[in-house]
Amino acid sequence: MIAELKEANKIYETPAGVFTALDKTTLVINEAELLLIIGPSGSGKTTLLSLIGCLIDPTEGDVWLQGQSVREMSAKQMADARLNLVGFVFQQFNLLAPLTAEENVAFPLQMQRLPSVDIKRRTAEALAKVNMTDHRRKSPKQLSGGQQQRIAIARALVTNPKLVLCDEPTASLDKESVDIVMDELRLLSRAGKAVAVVTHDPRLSAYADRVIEVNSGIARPITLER
Ligand SMILES: Nc1ncnc2c1ncn2[C@@H]1O[C@H](COP(=O)(O)OP(=O)(O)OP(=O)(O)O)[C@@H](O)[C@H]1O
Repeated sequence: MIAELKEANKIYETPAGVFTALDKTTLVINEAELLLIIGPSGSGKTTLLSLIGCLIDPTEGDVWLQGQSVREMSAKQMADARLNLVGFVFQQFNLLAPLTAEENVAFPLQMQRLPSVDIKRRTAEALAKVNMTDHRRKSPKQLSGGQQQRIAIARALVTNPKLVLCDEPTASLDKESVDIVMDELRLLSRAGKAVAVVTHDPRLSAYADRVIEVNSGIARPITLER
């Protein structure tokens, strides 16, 4: 187990009143598993993913990451956990436009202040893993959506995170790129990573080891029909 939600919820106080974005949820995230989080718009999927990735704090309950309660972590420890333990992939790729594909992948390692020889080697390995070595000198706008997402995946895995969290990683992609990106994510889980993917698209269940459905802030496991 890499992460665990223990009765964790998220409640927002808005001008319109108190709003439960995610009801109390208990959930284990395992290594070598691709977990799909599905559900309608506004149901609480991103909130669930953000709790797992320490992007937000639970209102009640707790989140454990690598055997440590986030409630006991300082802000610095949380930031370190996000940088070293978790890789994020987003719908809009979030690549930095002025940088090449290669520089985008290297960026998290520069944040970690690794020696440049290690940065070079690990960047090359990550690019090779997603089959993007030939495109490394291009800028994001010279790449297709699917290629940009593969660069975003390389950037997420270059730090060798144990947990890869993806928010609608295929929503901006055509069918062919969806298959390529989901195959990459499945390979990552086969290689031992815990991969959690938020999606609107129930067809992606074909790639999942486990599926959680979130409806009106209530998360529950659903049985896969195979
Ligand atoms: N900071 C916030 N303050 C108030 N309400 C919020 C906040 N963040 C999210 N919400 C609300 O919580 C609910 C769940 O949001 P969330 O982003 O988790 O849904 P989602 O299932 O990921 O939606 P989508 O598929 O459209 O991205 C929504 O109704 C949203 O408006």
